[in-house]
Amino acid sequence: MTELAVETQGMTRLFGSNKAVDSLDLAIPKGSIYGFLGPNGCGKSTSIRMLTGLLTPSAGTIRVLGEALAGNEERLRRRIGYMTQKFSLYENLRVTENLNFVAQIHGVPRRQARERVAELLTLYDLTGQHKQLAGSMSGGQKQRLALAAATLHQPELLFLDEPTSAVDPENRREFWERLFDLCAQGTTILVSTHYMDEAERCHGLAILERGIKRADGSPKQLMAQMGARVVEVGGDDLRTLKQRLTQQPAVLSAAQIGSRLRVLVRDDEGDPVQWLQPLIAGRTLEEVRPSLEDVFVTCTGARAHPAPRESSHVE
Ligand SMILES: Nc1ncnc2c1ncn2[C@@H]1O[C@H](COP(=O)(O)OP(=O)(O)OP(=O)(O)O)[C@@H](O)[C@H]1O
Repeated sequence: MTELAVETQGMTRLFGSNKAVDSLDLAIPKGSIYGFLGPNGCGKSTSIRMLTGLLTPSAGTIRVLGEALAGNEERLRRRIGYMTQKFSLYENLRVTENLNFVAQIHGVPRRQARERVAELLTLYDLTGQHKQLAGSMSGGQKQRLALAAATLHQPELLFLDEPTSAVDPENRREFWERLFDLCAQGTTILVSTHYMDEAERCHGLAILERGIKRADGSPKQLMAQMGARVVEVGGDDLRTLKQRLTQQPAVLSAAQIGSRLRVLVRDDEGDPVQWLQPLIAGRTLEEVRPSLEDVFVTCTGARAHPAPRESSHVE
């Protein structure tokens, strides 16, 4: 049986009457990179805060690294790393001072700390900056420092809350390579993001919307099971065509990408090319492979979850 690093049943958090996280069931295998994908406010940070033991759930159970989290928060936190959404280190301390401080918090003996800090400076390419004040570093350097700090005590489970929102694509790529290095050494990683390309790199992911899990699986599984097929239409006046197509109940979405219109057609219509042909007035069309963004569109939003009939129309 697969060993789980995180297991929740019915994990829920209310803020007043707002259900920030609504009955979330998770089963995250050890040694994997698992993503929370969703827009701002969908409950990613709140979920991570509950899983790290910093916020008490309103309902549900949480198991982390094989133990119940409730009552064991302090002990489990030593085995967990957490990189928060905002840079949480001291901007007015130098790089090495920040890492030494984190080592002290974790109670790492002085000599061992010196060795570990030197190792991290090399690993995260910060040797040249070791005397620099953290506040004066670039976005990419700050992010590497934050990752070094979050992994200083060699946690078995690492939580990263939107770690790359402040860095450019090249630094993001580089950062993900480092995550896969950590994963190869056995670290389980839970990362929240609103970038599709990041989510696509995860072994598994949950798509969240308003605190609810809309889908869960590997990117490949989610694309195979999304219940729609994707066709790209090329030609003139795609804006008018889009308006016409989105009135069709079988069309889940139509969005322009450059000079093509990407159309998601419910798969119970059979061959989507044949189905669309009479509607596109001589334009060209071609079925293409789905992307994670298509999955996101099909499982979130009003079209994926129509309101009950009696309340969906004002007659
Ligand atoms: N401490 C709090 N008090 C009241 N409401 C909160 C609190 N923390 C979060 N919320 C609400 O809970 C919901 C989920 O917020 P959360 O920060 O978890 O979302 P998120 O997906 O991480 O988004 P973001 O990326 O913007 O942080 C939002 O409606 C938010 O306003």
